[in-house]
Amino acid sequence: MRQHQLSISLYLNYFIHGIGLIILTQNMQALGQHWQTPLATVSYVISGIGIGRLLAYFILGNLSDRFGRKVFVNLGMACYFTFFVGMALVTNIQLAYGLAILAGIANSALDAGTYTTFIEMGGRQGSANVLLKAFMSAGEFLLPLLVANFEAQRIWYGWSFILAAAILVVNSILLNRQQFPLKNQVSQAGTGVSQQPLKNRRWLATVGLAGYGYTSMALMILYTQWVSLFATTTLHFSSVLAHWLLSLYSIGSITGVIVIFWLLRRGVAETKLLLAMNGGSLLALAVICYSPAAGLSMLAAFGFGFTAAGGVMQVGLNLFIKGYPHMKGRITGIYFTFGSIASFTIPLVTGWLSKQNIATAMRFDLVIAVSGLAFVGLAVWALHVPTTLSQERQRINHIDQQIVRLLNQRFETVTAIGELKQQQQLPVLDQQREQRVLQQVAVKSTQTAHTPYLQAIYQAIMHNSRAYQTDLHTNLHKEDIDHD
Ligand SMILES: O=C(O)C(=O)C[C@]1(C(=O)O)C=C[C@@H](O)C=C1
Repeated sequence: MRQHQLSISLYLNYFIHGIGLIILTQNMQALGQHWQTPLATVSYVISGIGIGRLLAYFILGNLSDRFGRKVFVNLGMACYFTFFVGMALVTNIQLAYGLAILAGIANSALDAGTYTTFIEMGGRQGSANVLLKAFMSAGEFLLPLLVANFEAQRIWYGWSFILAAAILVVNSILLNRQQFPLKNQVSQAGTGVSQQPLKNRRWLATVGLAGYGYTSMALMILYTQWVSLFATTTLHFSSVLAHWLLSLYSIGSITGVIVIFWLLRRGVAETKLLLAMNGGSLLALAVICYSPAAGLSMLAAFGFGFTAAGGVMQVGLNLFIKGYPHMKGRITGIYFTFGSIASFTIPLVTGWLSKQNIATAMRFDLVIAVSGLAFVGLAVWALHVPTTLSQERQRINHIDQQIVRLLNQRFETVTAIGELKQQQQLPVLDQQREQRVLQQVAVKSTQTAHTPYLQAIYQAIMHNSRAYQTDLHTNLHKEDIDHD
């Protein structure tokens, strides 16, 4: 129940983040008038958001591993609050640029605190990260309606900013009543044994997933930037049809989020999803880039939104984080830094390509789709651990060897404690201590799904410790009697 409430607050933040992503572009004209500057200057201010992200992602990701997730979710909310209130009021361009950078920092801080928290909630909560995308889309969908409404009724544009800030204040109160899951620690034994075969190919998986951080973002940005123009100039579609290519992409994206969320909940492997979705988006994109038939293009636009913008980027991040459970924040930072580099470079590269013609710019997305598929393929291959029965049993043998050695050590300590208890005439059973041991097991467990089983094992261990201490006691007692 508690986790449920925390999830709702985290989602609500991403609804506001969706608003934050487009609030400047949606109010460009009003801001230009207010600042008495041309639109180009407003656009320059907007670029500050990207700079903020590039500056902050890596640093904040690392820090969140150190100081915990809650701090960074709060930092993200505080930065966004300042951005919204500040932007509604400032008239100075330099200040506005500073506030835009702050919005980029807010984005990075929220991501560093939230994606990691959902993974740390354990179970299938990784799928929750995909839902974040739906909340962003909801914000992006509702804000334009709100802005249009304010405009029609001649209401001050700043109210949309103030409204977002007000929701943040309420959400901050709700969120800070909740407890965050503990930052996961990975035990030495855990990493040493279970990921041995993975280690050698690990860096290849890392290259693949970091590369995918770039291509997954680039794929979407390029499409949304060029598709309408490409459809009218190259395919000679009407402008209404051209806009449908974008709208169907959005509808496909939202449908994709729901379907991917459901598939992950049902336990479908992230690796399979990534391969299927990226294969699908390459196919859909090829149809859009080369088919002259409008009906087919519309279908493909939906399919492209579904496969490329339905939360696969988040699935890639989940997989990446799971490979490095002890540095979730850092990995989130790296992944999104690559995404930010894509947002920054794709408009530049495609702008340059469009000088040749628009089709070249648009079809460059095929190169990105192929690279994305290659990156995903590389990561999936590198993460794949061959699983034959005998190999897996060998791993178990190896793990058991270490467990038995550690259990011997534990029993030696239990013996010492048993002797001390006897000297101090204390009972063998210490229920409070056992509760604490079980709590520790839950804290140390890196996978919530395993926790109740690990606790059951510990109950059995402690049951046997007691039996051992009791036997020890009776034996010593017998020895004493024999001695007399
Ligand atoms: O800590 C103790 O008092 C112990 O004897 C050890 C131990 C254990 O195995 O962890 C065993 C029995 C007690 O009931 C509690 C804990």
